[in-house]
Amino acid sequence: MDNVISIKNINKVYGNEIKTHVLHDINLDFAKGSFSSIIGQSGSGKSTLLNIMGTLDSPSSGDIIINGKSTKNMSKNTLAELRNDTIGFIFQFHHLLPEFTALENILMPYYIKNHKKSKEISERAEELLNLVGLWNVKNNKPMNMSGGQQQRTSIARALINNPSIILADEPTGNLDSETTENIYELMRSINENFKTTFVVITHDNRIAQKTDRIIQIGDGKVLSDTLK
Ligand SMILES: Nc1ncnc2c1ncn2[C@@H]1O[C@H](COP(=O)(O)OP(=O)(O)OP(=O)(O)O)[C@@H](O)[C@H]1O
Repeated sequence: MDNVISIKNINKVYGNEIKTHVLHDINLDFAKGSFSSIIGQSGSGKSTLLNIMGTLDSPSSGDIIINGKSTKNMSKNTLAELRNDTIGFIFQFHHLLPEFTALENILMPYYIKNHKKSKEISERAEELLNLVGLWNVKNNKPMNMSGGQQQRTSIARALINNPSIILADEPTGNLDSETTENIYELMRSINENFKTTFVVITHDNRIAQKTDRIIQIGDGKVLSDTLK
């Protein structure tokens, strides 16, 4: 099966004088269209791993292969381009830009790449707004949206460049249980309809249990890797 991301022997050490060895020899492959969760205690290294997988942070040793390409010796610009074309990110606190509307926030990753609007992208943004159920709040700024609506905006934003991978760090971390369920269902339908590969960090065991694969991290190591 094709892997969209392979993590090869990753180690991460923070600090110069006082060294903290946060990730130890991690090897993981993520198949196209899979939906995996990463669980583990606070401080176990989950976010560090996700950031390295998404090339937002660099490993101390090892390699990340994205769609068959080694990222080890890529220049910053090439890496940024690959990331923008291939990976969508969803975070717990959205990182939406407060002075822009839902529609403008969704279009932001596209503008970063293309510097201008086009008819196609406006149509795609409108399709995405419908997909995530935000049509009626498309002109609202984040402060005038509910937590669930803000998270739907960040999911649509993650999809605008049609990524093959979505990496999500606690996407339902600050939402009530009903909204958590809705957001999970939305991510799952995107996964099923577009074959987008999802890797989601969660503290919510009910969400983890619904995913295809549960990877448990402890002290920077893979403790278990369960495929259902
Ligand atoms: N920039 C950094 N410099 C030094 N140490 C760091 C840095 N970032 C993270 N760490 C340390 O690395 C370890 C793993 O952190 P990480 O955020 O990856 O854990 P986590 O499992 O995502 O935790 P949480 O569930 O609380 O978000 C922690 O001990 C943390 O203190």
